[in-house]
Amino acid sequence: MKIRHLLGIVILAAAVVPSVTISLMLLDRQYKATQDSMEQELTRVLFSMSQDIRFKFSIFSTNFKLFSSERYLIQALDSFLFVSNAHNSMLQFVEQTPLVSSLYLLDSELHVVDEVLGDIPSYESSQLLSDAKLAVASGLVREKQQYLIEFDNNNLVRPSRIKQQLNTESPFGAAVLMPLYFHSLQEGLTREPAGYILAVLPFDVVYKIVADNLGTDELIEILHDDEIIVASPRIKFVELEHDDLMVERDVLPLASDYTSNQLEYMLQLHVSRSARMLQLQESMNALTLGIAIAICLSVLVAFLVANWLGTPFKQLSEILKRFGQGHYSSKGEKFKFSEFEDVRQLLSEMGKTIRMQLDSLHQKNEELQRIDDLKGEYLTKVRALNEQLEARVAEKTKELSETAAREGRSRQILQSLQRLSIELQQCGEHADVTELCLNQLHELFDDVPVALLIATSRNTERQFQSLGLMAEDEQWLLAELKQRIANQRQSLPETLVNEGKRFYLFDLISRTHNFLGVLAFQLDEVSPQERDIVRVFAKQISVITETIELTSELELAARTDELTDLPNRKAFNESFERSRNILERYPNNHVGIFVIDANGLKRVNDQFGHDAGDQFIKAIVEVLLHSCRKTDQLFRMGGDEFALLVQEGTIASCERLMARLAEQQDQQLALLQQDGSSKQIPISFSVGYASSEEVDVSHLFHRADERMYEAKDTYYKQHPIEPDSLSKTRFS
Ligand SMILES: Nc1nc2c(ncn2[C@@H]2O[C@H](COP(=O)(O)OP(=O)(O)OP(=O)(O)O)[C@@H](O)[C@H]2O)c(=O)[nH]1
Repeated sequence: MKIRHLLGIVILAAAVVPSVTISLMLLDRQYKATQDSMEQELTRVLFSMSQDIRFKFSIFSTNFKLFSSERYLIQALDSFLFVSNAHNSMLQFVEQTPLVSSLYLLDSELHVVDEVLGDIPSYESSQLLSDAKLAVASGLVREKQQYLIEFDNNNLVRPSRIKQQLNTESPFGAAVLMPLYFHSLQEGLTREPAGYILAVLPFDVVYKIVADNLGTDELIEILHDDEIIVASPRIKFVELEHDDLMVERDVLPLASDYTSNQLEYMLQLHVSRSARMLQLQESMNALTLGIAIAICLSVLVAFLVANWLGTPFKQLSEILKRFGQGHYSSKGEKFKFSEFEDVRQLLSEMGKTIRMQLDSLHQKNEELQRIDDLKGEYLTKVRALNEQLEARVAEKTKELSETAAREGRSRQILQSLQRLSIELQQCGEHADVTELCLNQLHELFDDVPVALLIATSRNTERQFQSLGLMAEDEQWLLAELKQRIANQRQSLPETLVNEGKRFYLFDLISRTHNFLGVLAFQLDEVSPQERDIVRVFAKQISVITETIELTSELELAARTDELTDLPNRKAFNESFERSRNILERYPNNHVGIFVIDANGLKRVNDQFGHDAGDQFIKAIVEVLLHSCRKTDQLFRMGGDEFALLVQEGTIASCERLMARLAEQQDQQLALLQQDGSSKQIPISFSVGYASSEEVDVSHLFHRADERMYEAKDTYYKQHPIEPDSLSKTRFS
C-alpha cells in the first residue's frame, strides 16, 4: 500500500467520520424530539377540542334553562292563543343556539304542542318518545333539571341547517328534555309539570364545533361504546390509503350543572404520521445533503492533502528505487520537508561510499577472476592426473582383489582339503568316505551336483552316492559308469553327456595304479585350476580308499586261518563275545559250542608227510562244513582243533548236530604215500559240545572241551595206537 493512499484514507476518515457521526446523532435527536412534540401537540389539540364541546354544551345548557322560563311557553301550554308567541321565541332560540337543530314544545303527556324545524310524525313514532316517557315515569326528569336522552333517528336530525354544510349524515343525536311548570309560586311543593320543552342536538353539529379547527392532516371521530357516532367523511379513505395514522383518544362527557344525567362519548383524533414527519424528512434531507457535501469536500481536501504530503514520499521512493537499481546519484529538487532532505543527503553520501566500494570490489573481482582462471587450469591438470591415478588404483585394486580371491579360494581349498584329510582319517567305511567327500566337494564348488563311485577289487557291491543330482541323471550315470567299468576298466572318457548335461569324470587310482573308482561333476565347463583342485581331492580320496581297503584286508587276514580260510581263534573269541552279549540281553536265546579235535593227525604227518597232514585237516573242515548249517560258524582254533559256534543252540539242536557229525565219521581220504602208492585213511575226529541251556555261558567252552576229551579217550580206547606210532604221537 502506498503511503499517499494511506494518508488520504486517514485524513478522509478523520474528516468524515466525526461529521457523519454528529450529523446522525443530531438527526436522531431531532427525530425523537419531533415525535415527542407531535404526540404532545395531539394530546393538547384533543384536549382543547373536548373542552370546546363541553364549553359550548354548557352555554347551551345555561341558555336552555333560561329559555325554559319563557312565559310564552307556559302560556302556550295553557292556551293555544300563545302558541305563536311561543313559536317565535322557540325559533329565535334555535337560531341563536348553533348546537340545537330543532325544538319541540310538549304537553304533560309528551305530545307535541308546537315545534321548530322538527318533524312531528317522526317524533311521535320515535324511540325517543318512548325513552322520554320512560324517563318521566321513572322520575328521572326532575324540576329545573335537564335530562339527556340519546337517540338514533335519521328523521329527527333532518333537515338540519348544519348538515347540509357538513356532509356527515350521522343519524345520532342527543335530546335534552326540560319540564315546564305553570306558576313559580308553587315552587317547593310537589307538583306535576305542565309540559316539556325538548331540544334536539344532532352530533353532526357537535362534530362541527371541532371540525372547523381540524388541520388538513387531522381527522376526528366521536364514538359511543366503540361505535362510531360521527366521523370526518375523509376518514374511510384515509384509513384505506395510509397505515401510518397516529391515534389519540380522550373522554368526552356531555353534561352541565343543569343536567340530571350525562352522556359519555369518546373523542378520537387521527393524524397522518407521514404528513407530520414531512417537515422532519425535509430537514433530514437537507442535513443529508449537507453531510454529502461535507464528505465530498473532505474527500477533495483529503486528496489534496494526501497528494501534497505524498509527493515527497513518492520522490523519496523513486530515489530509493533508483538506489536499489544501482543509480546512486540523488541530485534533484530539494524536498520541502527537512527530514526527507536529510534522508536524501544521507542517501547521496551512501551512494558515494558504495561507488567507491564497488570500484574496489571490481578491482578485486578482476584479480579473483585471474586467480580463478589459473585455478581452472590447475584443476584441469589435477583432474587429469587424478583420473590417471584412479585408473591405476582401479587396475591395482582389481589385481589385488583377484589375487585376494585366488588366495581366498586357495585357502578355502586348503582348509577344505585339510578338513577332509582329518575327517577321512576317522572313516572306516567306504560309505563314510563317499558321503564326506561329496559334502565337501559340493560345498567347495558352490552346490555343483557331484557323484562318487568306489569300485575296488574286493568291493564287489560298488559304493555309489550322489549329491544334488536329479534322480534320472543319477540312475543314468550309475548305469553308464558300471557298464564302462565292466568293459574297459581303466580308460574312462573325460566327459559324459546326457541330454545336454555334461558330466566331468576323474579316476581314483591307487599308488599301485589300481583302479579304485570315479568322481563325477555335472558342469558345463571346468577350468584348468578347478581340474587341478579336483585331482588333488581325487588323489586324497584314492589314498584313503586304498588305506581302507588295505586295513580291511589286514584285519581279515588277522582273523583268518591261512590253510583252511576259516576264521581263527581271535575271530572265535570276538564272535563268542558277541554271542555272550546277545545272550545277556535276550536270556531266552541259546548258543551252543562244539569243540572238535582231529584224531591221528600226528600219525598222518609222520606217515604221509606234512602236506598230507594239511590235506587231512582240509578234509575234516569239509566234513564239518557239510554237517553244520549256514548260520553256524566254524573256527580253526589251532593245529587240529576246531570250534563250532551254533546260534539258537538248544540242547536238542546240539544233539541233532552231534548226530549228524557222528554220521560223517570215518569217511575215507586217499593219501599219496612216499613210494607213490595211495592209501585210504579214515577221517576221524573227537567232538564235545555244550549248550547255554544246560551250562552257564562262561563255562560253555570249557564244558565242551571236557566232553571232547572224554570222547577222545573213548576213541583211543577203541583204537589203541601202536607203540612206535604212539610214542611218536603222544610223547614226541
Ligand atoms: N601237517 C600239519 N601238521 C600239523 C599242523 N598243525 C599241527 N600239526 C601237527 O599235528 C600234530 C598234532 O599232534 P597231536 O596233538 O598228537 O594230534 P594227534 O596225533 O591227532 O593226537 P590227538 O590230538 O591226541 O588225537 C603235531 O605233530 C603238529 O606238529 C598243520 O597245520 N599241518
